[in-house]
Amino acid sequence: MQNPVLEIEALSGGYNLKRPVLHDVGIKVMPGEMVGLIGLNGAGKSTTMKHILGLMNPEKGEIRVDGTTRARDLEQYQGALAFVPESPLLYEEMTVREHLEFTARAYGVERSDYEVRAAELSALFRMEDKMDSLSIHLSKGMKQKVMIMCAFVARPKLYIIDEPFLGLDPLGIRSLLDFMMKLRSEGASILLSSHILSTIEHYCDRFVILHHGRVITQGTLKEIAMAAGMQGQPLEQIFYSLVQDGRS
Ligand SMILES: Nc1ncnc2c1ncn2[C@@H]1O[C@H](COP(=O)(O)OP(=O)(O)OP(=O)(O)O)[C@@H](O)[C@H]1O
Repeated sequence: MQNPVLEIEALSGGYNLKRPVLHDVGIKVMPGEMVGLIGLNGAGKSTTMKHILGLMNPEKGEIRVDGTTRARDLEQYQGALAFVPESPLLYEEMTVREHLEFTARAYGVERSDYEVRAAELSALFRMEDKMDSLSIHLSKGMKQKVMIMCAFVARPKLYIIDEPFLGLDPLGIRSLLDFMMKLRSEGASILLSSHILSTIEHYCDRFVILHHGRVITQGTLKEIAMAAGMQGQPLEQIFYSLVQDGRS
């Protein structure tokens, strides 16, 4: 039996001790698995991700990445994950190539691996002619592509990807989905949040539905549909019904 790459156990936490945002959240992501984290605006998806990244400390519960916690082995924990944020965060005066090189160095990627990956990613995301442009001169979608390329140049065990499709053109979305499938087939794990349920329905192995900071259901599409008594229905329909129920 393989160990989970990400294991969140009974996590409660938030921005204010008196008003936790997350309540007893439990999520596991296995090697080679892509899990969709879905929920309405304010459900707690980004807050969950911030806890995984160590930007926020749990009030209760534990988060293990690659079998360890941040407190036990910070280097192993951080080195095992890469993050793609909802909004691009780039250094305005650095080029695309410099961002990729900087990330590769931070993760200790060999130069030869870096060269191959950078060439593959710049071609895939049609960014070859922008590699030496300063990020301040890029369009919104191109900035998002740089964030995605930086995460993928590192090749960690776990990718945490927060609503990555916003701003990407249809070709960019297709490239991203194809690349995530490739990484998954090579054994990487992905926790992906998105509102584009009709798209992720076909790509994720399992789904976790967060509502008011609680996991109200999780499983494969089939399992979720069965639990909701909605066999054969699309994810969007099931999600709509669950969150309309007022379950929280
Ligand atoms: N910096 C912050 N300070 C205080 N409260 C916050 C902060 N960021 C988010 N919240 C609150 O935490 C709750 C969960 O927000 P979160 O950003 O995790 O939602 P989300 O599921 O990612 O939503 P969206 O789909 O809109 O991205 C919301 O009630 C929100 O108001």
